[in-house]
Amino acid sequence: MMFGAKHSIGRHVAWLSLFPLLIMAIGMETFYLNDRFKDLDSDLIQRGKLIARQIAAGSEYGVFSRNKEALRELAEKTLLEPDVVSIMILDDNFTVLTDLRRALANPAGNAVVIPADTSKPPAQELLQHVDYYDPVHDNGKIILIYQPILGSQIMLDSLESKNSYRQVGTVLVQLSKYSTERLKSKLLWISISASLIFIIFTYFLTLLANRRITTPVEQLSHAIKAIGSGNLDSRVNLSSCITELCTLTDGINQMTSELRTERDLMQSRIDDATQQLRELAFYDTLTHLPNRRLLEDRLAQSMAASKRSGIYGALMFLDLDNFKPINDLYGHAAGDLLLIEAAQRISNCLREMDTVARFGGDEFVVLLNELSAEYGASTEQAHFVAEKIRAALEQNYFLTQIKEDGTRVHIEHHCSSSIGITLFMDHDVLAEEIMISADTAMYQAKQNGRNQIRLNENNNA
Ligand SMILES: Nc1nc2c(ncn2[C@@H]2O[C@H](COP(=O)(O)OP(=O)(O)OP(=O)(O)O)[C@@H](O)[C@H]2O)c(=O)[nH]1
Repeated sequence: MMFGAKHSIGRHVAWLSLFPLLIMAIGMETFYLNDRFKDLDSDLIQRGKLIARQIAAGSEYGVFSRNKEALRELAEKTLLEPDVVSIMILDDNFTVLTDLRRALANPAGNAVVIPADTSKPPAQELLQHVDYYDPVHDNGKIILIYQPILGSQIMLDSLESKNSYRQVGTVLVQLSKYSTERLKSKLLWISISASLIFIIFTYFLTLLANRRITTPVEQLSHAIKAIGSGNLDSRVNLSSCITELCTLTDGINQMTSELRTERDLMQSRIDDATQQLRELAFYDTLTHLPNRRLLEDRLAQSMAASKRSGIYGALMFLDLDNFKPINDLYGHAAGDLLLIEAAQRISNCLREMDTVARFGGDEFVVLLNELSAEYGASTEQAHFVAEKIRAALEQNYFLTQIKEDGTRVHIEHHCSSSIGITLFMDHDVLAEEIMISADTAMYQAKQNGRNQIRLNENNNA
C-alpha cells in the first residue's frame, strides 16, 4: 500500500494498526520458536549424553572381559530408548565389540534391531568427528555422541590405596533428530496458525473500531460534497459521536445554515430585482398598468384565441379630455395623481380577463376578451363597458397633493374621456391595423365634441 496514494481513512487506519502488529507478531514468534528449538536440541543432546554415560558405566566390565554377549544385551536394551538409532561399543584399540542399529527410515517406530552393517559408516569414520574434547557431532539428521569407558585402577605401589581411571573403551551413540524436527515443524505450524488467528481477530477488531471513526468521517465527507455541489439544505447528523468530529459537525452545520441564510437573502434580492426589471419592461411606472409592449403581446394572444374560438374581442382607445389644464394649474404631480385615479376607475370597470394598458400621456387602451360569437351582441357588450368607463371617468376628481413642505393641497378637477372601439375576430387584419382602427374611432369621438364613444366598423363586417 502506498501511503502517498489516495485511500479511504478506514484503509489507512487499518494498515497503520496492522503493520506494527504484524511486525510484532513475526518478531515474537521468531524469538519464541528460536528459544524452543534450542531447548529441544539441547534436550536431545543431554538425553544422548546421559544414555552414553549409562552405557559406558554399564559396559566397563563387558569391555574389560570382552564379553560381547553382555555388551550386546546392554546395547539392545538401550536401543529401545526413543530416538536412539545406533550404539557402538569399542575396546581401547577402537575394535568394535558391539554395533547395533535401528532402521533410520523408522526411527520413531518400534525398535528393530539389525545387525552391524558394513555399508554403514564404520567406527573409524565416526570417530573422526568426535573425541574427548568435542564429544557431540550434529550433522543435521543425526547426533553422534562420544563417551569414553573408563576403568578404575588400584595403585598397589602406594600405602594408601588410590583410585585412578584409564580409558578401556569407547561408546558411540547415534540419535535421530527426526522426532525433534517433527516436533519443531509441529510447533512452527501451531505458532503460525495461532498468529494468523490472532492477526485476523485483531484485524476484525480494528475494523470494528475503525467503523466508529470512519463512518462519521464518511458522513461528513458526503455532507461536504453535497454542500459543495450547492445542496445547502443538507444537515449532518452523525450516527456516533467522537468529540472532535462532533465539533467539526457543529461547525459544518452552522456554516451551512449561514450560507443558506445568505443564499436566501441573495435569492430574494435577485427576485426583487427581477420583478423590478419585469415591472420596468412591461408595466407603466406611474399607474402600474401594463405598458404598450405588454399590451401588444396580450393583443396578439387575444387575436389568436379569438380566431380559434370564433368569439369576438374588442379594443378601445381612450384619451382624457381637458387633462392638460390640471398640469398647467397645479403642476405635473397633480396631473400624475389624476392619471393614477383614472387608471383605477378604468380597472374597476373591467373583468379579470380584460386588460387595461397605459399607452402614453393621457391615453389608455382597453382589451376585452371573449365577448360573443355574434357581431351585434359583441358590439353591445363593448359599448356597455365603454359607457361604464366613460361615466366613471367623467366624475369629478378630488385629489390631495402633499407638497414638499408637508402641506396638503386639495384639488378638484373635471375631465372626461373620448373612446374609440373596434372589434376583431377571424379576420386577416394585423394588430397594428386594429390599433389604428380604434385610434381613428377615438379621434372621431374627439372631433364630435369629446366625452363620447365611437365604434369603427371598417374592420368588422
Ligand atoms: N402629469 C402628467 N402629464 C403628462 C404625462 N404624460 C403626458 N402628460 C401631459 O398630458 C398632456 C396631454 O395633452 P393633451 O391630450 O393634448 O391634453 P388635453 O387637455 O387632454 O387635450 P385634449 O385631449 O384635446 O382634450 C400634455 O400636456 C402632456 O404634457 C404624465 O405622465 N404626467
